[in-house]
Amino acid sequence: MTYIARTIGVTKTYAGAEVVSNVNMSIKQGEIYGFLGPNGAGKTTMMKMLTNLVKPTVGEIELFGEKLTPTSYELLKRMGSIIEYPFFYDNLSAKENLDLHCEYMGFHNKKVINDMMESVGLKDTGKKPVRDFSLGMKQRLGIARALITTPELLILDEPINGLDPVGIKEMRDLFKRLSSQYRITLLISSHILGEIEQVADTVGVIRNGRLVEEVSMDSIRGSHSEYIELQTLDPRKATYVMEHQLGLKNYKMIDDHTVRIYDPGIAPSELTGKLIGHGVEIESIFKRAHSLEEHFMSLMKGDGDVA
Ligand SMILES: Nc1ncnc2c1ncn2[C@@H]1O[C@H](COP(=O)(O)OP(=O)(O)OP(=O)(O)O)[C@@H](O)[C@H]1O
Repeated sequence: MTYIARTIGVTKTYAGAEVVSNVNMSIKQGEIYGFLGPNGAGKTTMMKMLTNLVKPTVGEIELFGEKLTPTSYELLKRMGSIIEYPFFYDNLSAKENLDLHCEYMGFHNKKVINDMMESVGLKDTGKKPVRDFSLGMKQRLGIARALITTPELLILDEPINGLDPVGIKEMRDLFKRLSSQYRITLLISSHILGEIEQVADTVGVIRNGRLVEEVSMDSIRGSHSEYIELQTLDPRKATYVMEHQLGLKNYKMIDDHTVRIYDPGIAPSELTGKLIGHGVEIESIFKRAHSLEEHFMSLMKGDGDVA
């Protein structure tokens, strides 16, 4: 597995208080990594450590397979980031802002500016000053600026914050395009599951400074499918019938009255028929989906199964 960025036991302490605790994050080359957590969980602090703006108190960071040190300028050149709100010259156009940035960075391939404006959908903004841009346009201009040096890894802190639904959709499409067309690895933070869920290949959930889960969206979709929830006064008899009459093995006793059946091939009506036929009294039976939302919300709030 090729990791573009890894953190190894990273902890950050401010005035004796741990705001990030022993975080092991692994970001794979080419993926969109969604970094999910409530406000104050430690997302920005982690991103600042990954970009060398803040030094970990304990632990190590690896970028592109090499250890990050205070003088890793070559490694930092291979990444782009927007961590704090991007500053622009409000009276100048998008292109003029990008021109200035190139000069400031000593980057002379200005041809790339038009390409980048096109890739973020700002090609037709002409002389319009940035002052008259929507928040979404400013965010996309920030991304264009971060892309000018053609980074391999792009780190964006809450890029969707404050955008309207159209802006959110444009941003989501942009992330997908950057990933598929330009093969850029993206690390995107958010406190809103819906934003992350739709774009991320891997999700890392942080709460109170701890990474409580890091999982691929594919695997989590597979493991959080539908189940049947059965309530009965006689769960022992019910599970006996389930096992011996229907061959069901993938079930779980939730409490004295409740059984959850995860076997995919059984319909509630079939199960009901068999149970009643064998004298099992059913209080209720229904099909449920343990949604991704329930799963992640319980992790973020801290009432889930924490790793
Ligand atoms: N320079 C600092 N000095 C002291 N405490 C800090 C500093 N920077 C961050 N913190 C604290 O660290 C904790 C994590 O903050 P951080 O900004 O990383 O969280 P976050 O997940 O990005 O949340 P948000 O989305 O609200 O920015 C917070 O309690 C914050 O007050």
